[in-house]
Amino acid sequence: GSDVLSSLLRVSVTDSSMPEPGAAPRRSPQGVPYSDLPHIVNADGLHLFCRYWEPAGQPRALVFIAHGAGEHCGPYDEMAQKLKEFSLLVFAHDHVGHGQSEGDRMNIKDFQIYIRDSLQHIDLMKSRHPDLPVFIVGHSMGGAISILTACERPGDFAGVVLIAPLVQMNPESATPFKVFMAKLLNHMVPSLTMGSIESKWLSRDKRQVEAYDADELNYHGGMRVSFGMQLMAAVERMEREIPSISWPFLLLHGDADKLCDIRGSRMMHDNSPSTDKKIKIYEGGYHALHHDLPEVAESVLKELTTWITEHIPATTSQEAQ
Ligand SMILES: O=C1CC[C@@H](CCC(=O)N2CCC(COc3ccc(F)cc3Cl)CC2)N1
Repeated sequence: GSDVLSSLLRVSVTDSSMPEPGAAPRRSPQGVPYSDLPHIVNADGLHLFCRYWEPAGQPRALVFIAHGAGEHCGPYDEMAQKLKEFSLLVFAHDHVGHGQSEGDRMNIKDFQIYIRDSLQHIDLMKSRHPDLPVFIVGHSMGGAISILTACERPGDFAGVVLIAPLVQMNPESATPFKVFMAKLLNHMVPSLTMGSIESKWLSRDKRQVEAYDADELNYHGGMRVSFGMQLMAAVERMEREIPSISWPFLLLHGDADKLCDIRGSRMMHDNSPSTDKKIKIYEGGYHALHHDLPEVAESVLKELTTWITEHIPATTSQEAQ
């Protein structure tokens, strides 16, 4: 009858790529329509805010930056500008639940979502620049994302730079009793919040600590038990993966880091079979080394730009010349 025909017509008329006429545009947590922001849509339909730093000339390599828990990719602008000067094409996004991306604030159903989304963005950029080598730079939880992303594609990355990566739990905060309690609480009240990240341990440069505290794109609330459980699961996964890590990596860690224990970086450096690995310890360095005292931040930028540019394979055309 006519109702079947009209319903068919309705189906054929609505085009999935155009938003339904009545539908409101998807907006960032700050209220900005995603149509006005660079973004990708992840496999769960969540919009992730993206940043791109494109060099003027032909890029020599792609660099993906993975930020840490409770922050976003904005604070990596200075690092990305430096990499851009070396003709590197830098890209990043705010992980689910962070900054200008959608998702429950600093929470995740499964740590794998961060890795899946990173691979989606990396694959998108590789499709645009198929011949370029790819590097990842990760800080803290972003270091764990970087490690597990590289483990999923062991041959795909020319190198991974890890700035104070989360590799192992901090022994003070992860005593067997606390881990037991966290697991117990996770079953009963997973949304219960534990302590929040103490910003004073981020950097010895108080201007950087003040900037972190003042940045409304950072999450300053308490850490949910469920989020802590996902971090623990990621730590356990890395422990299993480290004996098979063979890709090139550079580790930078401060030995006064109270948020991610330096023992994790030492363990990764000592136990991975990779033949191309380097660790540089910053005496007295706090957690966010790239935002620590000016001379440390400067050294970190120099170390990582030098290591990355030295790890760009010579292209066959160069060898032919
Ligand atoms: O510049 C900047 C701004 C933000 C900061 C990055 C912070 C970051 O990513 N961290 C530090 C805290 C760390 C806590 O870890 C846990 C907590 C509970 C738990 F149950 C299991 C774990 Cl493993 C996770 C990694 N750097």
